[in-house]
Amino acid sequence: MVFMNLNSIIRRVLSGSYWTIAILSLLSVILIGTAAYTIKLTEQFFDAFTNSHNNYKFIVQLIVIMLLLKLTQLCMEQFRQYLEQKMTIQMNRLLEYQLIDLIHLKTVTKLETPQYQNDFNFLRSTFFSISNLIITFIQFAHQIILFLTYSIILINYIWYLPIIVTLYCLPHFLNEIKISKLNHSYTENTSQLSREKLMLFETLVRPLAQKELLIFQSKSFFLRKWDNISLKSIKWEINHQKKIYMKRLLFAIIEPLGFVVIQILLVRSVIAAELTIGQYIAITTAVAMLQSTLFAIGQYFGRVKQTYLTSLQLQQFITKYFPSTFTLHAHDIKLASPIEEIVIKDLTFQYPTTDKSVIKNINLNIKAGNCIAIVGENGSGKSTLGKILIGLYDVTPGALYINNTDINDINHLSLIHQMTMVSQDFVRYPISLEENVILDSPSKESEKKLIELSEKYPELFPDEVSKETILGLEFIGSRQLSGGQWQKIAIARALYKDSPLLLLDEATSALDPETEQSIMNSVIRNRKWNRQTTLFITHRMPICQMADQIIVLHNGEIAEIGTHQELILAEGRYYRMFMTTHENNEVNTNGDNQLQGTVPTQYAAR
Ligand SMILES: Nc1ncnc2c1ncn2[C@@H]1O[C@H](COP(=O)(O)OP(=O)(O)OP(=O)(O)O)[C@@H](O)[C@H]1O
Repeated sequence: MVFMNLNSIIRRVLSGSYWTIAILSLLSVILIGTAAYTIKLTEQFFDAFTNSHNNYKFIVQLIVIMLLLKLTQLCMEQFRQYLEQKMTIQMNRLLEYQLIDLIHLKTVTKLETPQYQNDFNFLRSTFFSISNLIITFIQFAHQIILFLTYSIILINYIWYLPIIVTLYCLPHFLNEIKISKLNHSYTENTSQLSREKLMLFETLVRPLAQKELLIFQSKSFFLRKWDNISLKSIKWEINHQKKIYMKRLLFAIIEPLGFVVIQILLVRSVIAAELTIGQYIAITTAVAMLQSTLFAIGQYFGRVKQTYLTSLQLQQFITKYFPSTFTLHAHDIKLASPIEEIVIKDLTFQYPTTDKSVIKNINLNIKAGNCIAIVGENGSGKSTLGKILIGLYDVTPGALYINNTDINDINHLSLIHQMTMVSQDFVRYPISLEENVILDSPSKESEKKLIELSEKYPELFPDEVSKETILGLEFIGSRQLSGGQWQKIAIARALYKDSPLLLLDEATSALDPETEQSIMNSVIRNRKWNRQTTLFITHRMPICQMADQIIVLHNGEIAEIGTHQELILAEGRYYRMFMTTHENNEVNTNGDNQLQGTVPTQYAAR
């Protein structure tokens, strides 16, 4: 059980950086001391310079000290920047880790929505401000102590000077906080736009997309689209920058006015001989420093505010998408024994983004060891039903029972442990063949299991590729597999998990009919032998004959259910689907290659 909030993230990110923080704090204290001493030296230097009895030895001494002080300050400043950089790099790695850890799934219902992608993109772009926060805090503390130091120096000369400086810097300070809010909402509002722009950019430059761009000569089309989005995005950004610029400009005008008031006061005191030239220059320097310190405090405060907004957003994000990371489910029942029975009662399901149910009033009973085929036309709900059955989508309580327990009450990990799937969009990992199958670091045990698997299903593993070979096109030395070979690897991955329930969602669509028949045969036979349940979704009608039961879906509802024999005799949907393939086979055998059917009028060439 993970409990995530900003505090725990900061604590984890900070672990290991305590020494760096201590050194940074020490450097800050030394830098503040040298800054204060520089003011004092400035006064002495100019007073010695304007003194009628010029003491050149003293002046040279002061120049040397000031030079050494400046050099020390520069070195320490550089060292401080290096430490901050180092800390940021280390913290960003830990933040990346935390961000990945944050995605703590139970089901994927809410994740397969554009809103999630927008929200996640926004979170990701602001998440890394957390590493800045820690640096910001150190700098913030540094600036506050500097502010106090310069104020004390100025009070010693003229007590009310820090008050005047603070007063004319205050609007700028408050403005910076407003700007931080503006930055935050800008990132939120442009989340979708930035994703769209990135997606189009990727389409244009991704090596694997180039063949389609070439064949369809679609580069100029996508370029135009990217150009439009990019112009739109630039407009937003320029507008945003303009707003910030206007806000800063407005308050920047106040600053020179305030500075002039101080200069008038100081010059009057010099004329009245209340201040020496050295003191005048020292005060002017201290005022300028105090002013820049106040501006820096404003900016750092703005950043702290931005991180505070990030923390709120983080909390909302977790509550919205991963509520289980916060609360222990009330009925967290472990699914200890293998799946014996799945019962579906009046199941209806709707995606968060659709306005109609895509699965309607389904009732089913699946017993362990059975092999079920799900067929139906495109969009009839086959994949949705399959994913519901393996627990990937949220269902209402009372609709789906596994071993007599409502799926909502079952401990998520114990459930997933018993499920596997090969989906139409399985992932092609650019890692070794062996890792692609075992999805773990190889060990003696995994090697033994892999050998057993390859003996049981030799047709799944390409002969010419060693298990150490990196697959794909991404890296030098890697080896690309054919579509069918990749599909075999995905099937091997699912079989390696060897779980009680396996869903094959058009998992053999890229295999040649002979290999498909042979693989499906051995998978079903072996799993039946082990009393494991297999569901498969297919458009290839001949392999349906291997199933114990066939479910025909139409518009999200069960149109027919039965064995191959029963459904053929019923001469309904299944019969028609089966005969279409059958007849086509006959046509093909006869060498008759005529295009069948008519072109829909709306698409017909005029
Ligand atoms: N993640 C999703 N969000 C919203 N709607 C979806 C999502 N996935 C599928 N749908 C919609 O649900 C309906 C059923 O889709 P599903 O993928 O289950 O059909 P299918 O029978 O498997 O189709 P096919 O044979 O083409 O793979 C479709 O109308 C589809 O538009």
